[in-house]
Amino acid sequence: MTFVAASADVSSAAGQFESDSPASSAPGVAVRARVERGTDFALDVDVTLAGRGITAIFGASGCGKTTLLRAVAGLVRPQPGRVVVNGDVWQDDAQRVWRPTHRRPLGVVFQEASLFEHLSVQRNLDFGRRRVPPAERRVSLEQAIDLLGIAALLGRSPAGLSGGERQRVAIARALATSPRLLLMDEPLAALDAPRKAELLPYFERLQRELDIPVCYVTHSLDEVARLADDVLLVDAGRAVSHGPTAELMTRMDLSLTQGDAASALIDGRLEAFDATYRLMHVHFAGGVLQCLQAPGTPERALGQRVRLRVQARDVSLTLAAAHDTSILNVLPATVRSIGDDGPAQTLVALDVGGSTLLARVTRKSADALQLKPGQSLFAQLKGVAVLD
Ligand SMILES: Nc1ncnc2c1ncn2[C@@H]1O[C@H](COP(=O)(O)OP(=O)(O)OP(=O)(O)O)[C@@H](O)[C@H]1O
Repeated sequence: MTFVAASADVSSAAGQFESDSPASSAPGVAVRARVERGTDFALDVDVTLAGRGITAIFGASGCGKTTLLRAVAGLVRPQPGRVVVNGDVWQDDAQRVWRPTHRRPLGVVFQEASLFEHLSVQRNLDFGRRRVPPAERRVSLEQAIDLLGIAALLGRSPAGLSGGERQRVAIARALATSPRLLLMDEPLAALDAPRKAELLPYFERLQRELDIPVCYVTHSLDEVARLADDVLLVDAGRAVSHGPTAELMTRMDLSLTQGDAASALIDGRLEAFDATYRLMHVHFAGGVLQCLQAPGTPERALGQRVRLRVQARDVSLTLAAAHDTSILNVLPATVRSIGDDGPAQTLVALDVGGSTLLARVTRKSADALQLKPGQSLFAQLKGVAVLD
């Protein structure tokens, strides 16, 4: 659900008290919020998210992700509630502080880009920016236009833009207000796969070049893997777990390992490039992985950080390392734990030099190999995807 048209929610609360916000020195996005929705649902969280980078807010439909964003934005009023963004207090009942949405320096991007249809792209950008006093402008209009690659669209009317272009304009408009926090509610959900792929690099660039924390609601594990530094898992209105993406994605007790897309993330550095076979040699704590350099992607500098994703279904296990195999990546590993994965399969968590990999193997194979925690074996990686 997107969170447009929220004014009715806050009207009952607005005006009770509004105060200038005191500062608090703690970094991070601290949210303590209880919000009741009808008779059946209550959001009840108390978390401090990272004050930088992208935090994915992930959970099943109806678990309260959008309600959480709305609470942070002040579009609903948590009672009790406390929202502090990198030291800036937006709500604190204990101190009688409540800043209405229009006084919170935040940018919001919805699933459907809600642009002003009667204004050109340029005027859409100007509109948001005018609200920000010059002294508080930290992102220039030129920077926002350049980051989202929309210079050629400025004279156009939103009605003539593609879905991906509209979303880029919406993000640039949000950035042009120099937000201290960006809230994104499934910003790619309305786009088809090629358009999603087109937009992802813009999110990455935005993260690299601007230091604005992002709360990013998504259902997509692919987006979590690709974009998120941290994940907040929400279930039935509660924060179930919160931490670095690579860690949570391999936790067998959490929902991120369920389903076909279960995978592990590995952070490494480009150690060498084999131009003959177009293979990157990526060094990480567990050894060196050889990964194909995708056609059309720019060459990377040696030493550059590379994030890799290895799907559990692409990892097989063997007790002895085979050398006469077409599989390039065979790594020594230790079984950490073995979990159920439906009636016929198991999910095996492996320690590879301190990094965790997941392998999905049939129960029959697990029995044949007599898999057990602590066992040494070899992981064969059939596919390794380079994420950034
Ligand atoms: N205005 C409202 N009045 C009553 N109930 C609401 C209202 N808005 C949301 N809810 C309920 O609150 C719960 C949480 O909704 P929310 O939109 O936050 O979930 P979500 O995790 O974002 O879901 P989705 O992934 O489907 O968008 C749901 O059960 C929803 O039906």
